[in-house]
Amino acid sequence: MNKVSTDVLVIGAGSAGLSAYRSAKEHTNKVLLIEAGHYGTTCARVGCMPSKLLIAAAEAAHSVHTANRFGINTQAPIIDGQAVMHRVRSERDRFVGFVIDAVEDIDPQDRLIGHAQFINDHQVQVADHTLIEAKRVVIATGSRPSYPEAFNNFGERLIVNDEVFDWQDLPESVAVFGPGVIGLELGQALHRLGVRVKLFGVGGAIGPLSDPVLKDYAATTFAEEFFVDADAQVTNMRQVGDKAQFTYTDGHGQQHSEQFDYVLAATGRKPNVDKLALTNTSLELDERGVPIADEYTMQCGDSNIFIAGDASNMVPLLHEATDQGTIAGHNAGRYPDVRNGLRRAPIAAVFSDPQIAMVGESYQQVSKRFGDCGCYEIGEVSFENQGRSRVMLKNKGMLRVYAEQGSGLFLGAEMIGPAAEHIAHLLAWAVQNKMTVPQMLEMPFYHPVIEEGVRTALRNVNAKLKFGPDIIRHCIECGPGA
Ligand SMILES: Cc1cc2nc3c(=O)[nH]c(=O)nc-3n(C[C@H](O)[C@H](O)[C@H](O)COP(=O)(O)OP(=O)(O)OC[C@H]3O[C@@H](n4cnc5c(N)ncnc54)[C@H](O)[C@@H]3O)c2cc1C
Ligand SMILES: NC(=O)c1ccc[n+]([C@@H]2O[C@H](COP(=O)([O-])OP(=O)(O)OC[C@H]3O[C@@H](n4cnc5c(N)ncnc54)[C@H](O)[C@@H]3O)[C@@H](O)[C@H]2O)c1
Repeated sequence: MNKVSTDVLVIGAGSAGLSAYRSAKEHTNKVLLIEAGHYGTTCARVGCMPSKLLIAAAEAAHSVHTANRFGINTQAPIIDGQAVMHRVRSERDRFVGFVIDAVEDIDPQDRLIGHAQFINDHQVQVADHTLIEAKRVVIATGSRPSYPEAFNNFGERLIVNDEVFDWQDLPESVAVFGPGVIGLELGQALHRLGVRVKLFGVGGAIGPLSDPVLKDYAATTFAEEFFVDADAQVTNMRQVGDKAQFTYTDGHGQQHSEQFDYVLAATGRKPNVDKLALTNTSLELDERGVPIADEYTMQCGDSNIFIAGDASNMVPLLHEATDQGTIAGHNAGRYPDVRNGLRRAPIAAVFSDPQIAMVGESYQQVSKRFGDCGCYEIGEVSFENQGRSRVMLKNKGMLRVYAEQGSGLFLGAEMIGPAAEHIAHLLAWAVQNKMTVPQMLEMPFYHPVIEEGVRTALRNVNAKLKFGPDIIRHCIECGPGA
């Protein structure tokens, strides 16, 4: 067993771990980065990037399909599954290549391959070859898909997102379980690429939405395009030959037994903290076994151990992973001088069509915080008749904005609709700048743009806050169809 000592040990060379490594290096030269699996990060290898590549191909096919709505007649697109998957894999590999180049720029003396486990707060063993004495540790071990035990009945026909991006060709059929973020994005993309897709959920949840009005709108909208049952009863799960088979009950109470090439489990992810032997440390763990940490410092209790990224089970998104990694790395580097890091306004986007966005406080958080006191108001806009959205035949969706009575403070928003990824940024910047609704209405709005819909929702909530008149129907100064 080799023995090594370091000031800062970073476990996991994903997005959070790489940020932590770079940040810690600003304070000490003795930083060691351990990776158990492949370099390249979840985001580039099997997450953000390959999923968006698949979605881009699906959008191209969909626009050919729907071109006739503009009077442009096309043949149904011929989807070459092998070519689609070839582009997904080769562009994915290009992105992974950039990350690997960055890792290779790291001094080889600072890198080690192997699975890390704690011996105690200051000692970590890597595989069976190295014992590390570390003054401070950053846990940045990411997360992995999690699904109910019963799914194993599908045998080799059960897959998770990782497998999809290594396909050589598109399959004929896929049953997707979990209409959360991954299930919606991949399920809809595969449907648009000609795969027979059925999407099943439990409890009626759709994506990350918590606003009941938008949840209903989203469930109806996606179900208009392809089979989505957000609250399905599924039984008899098994593998039959080279197919997955199960029985489900439809909306009319009828039972169907159906076979699919694959079952894609997109039923959530769990933090990779269970194989770190954390019980050998002094850390306090929550009910999922995740160390309890401060979201501003990423410090676990008052220990020498910090946590970042999906492993922290806080907000499993890429920008959060890099922010948390930066905070944890700086604090591990300068420990015991632990400081609060920059936490940005919450923002999340789902790349479905229509897109979904969440900004600031969600409906669930606002309604829980304020209860029935009448201290907040909801403004809304439908994009169904919104000018620019209609011009582009993207007029499907709704935005709901939440604001505080009295102060007029803009609290947050949920949305399903066109350009949600961009509108989310506009609104998140307003949340972070602690803007009030009247201040947001002083900002410029061009014409004709989808953002004019944001102004309508803001005027609606402004009126409910008793700060001004609501938008009038066919308002002329707003421009036609604003
Ligand atoms: C299909 C999909 C699509 C996504 N799309 C988006 C998106 O569009 N936008 C967005 O913001 N987010 C998206 N995400 C989420 C985003 O990818 C993650 O939040 C982010 O990659 C997490 O980074 P991380 O550093 O915490 O984990 P990772 O990048 O997974 O890094 C963790 C590393 O730790 C290593 N490790 C684990 N255990 C050990 C151990 N004991 N010893 C040593 N090393 C270990 C792992 O091998 C891994 O390399 C998506 C995720 C998925 C799955
Ligand atoms: N665009 C993005 O930013 C993006 C894209 C993909 C993933 N991600 C990140 O990855 C995380 C994980 O994504 P995810 O989609 O796996 O999790 P999720 O928590 O978003 O969704 C899981 C869904 O599965 C459902 N579910 C649970 N058990 C089920 C069962 N037995 N049968 C059917 N449905 C079941 C849940 O009700 C939920 O709707 C997300 O929370 C997100 O942070 C982000």
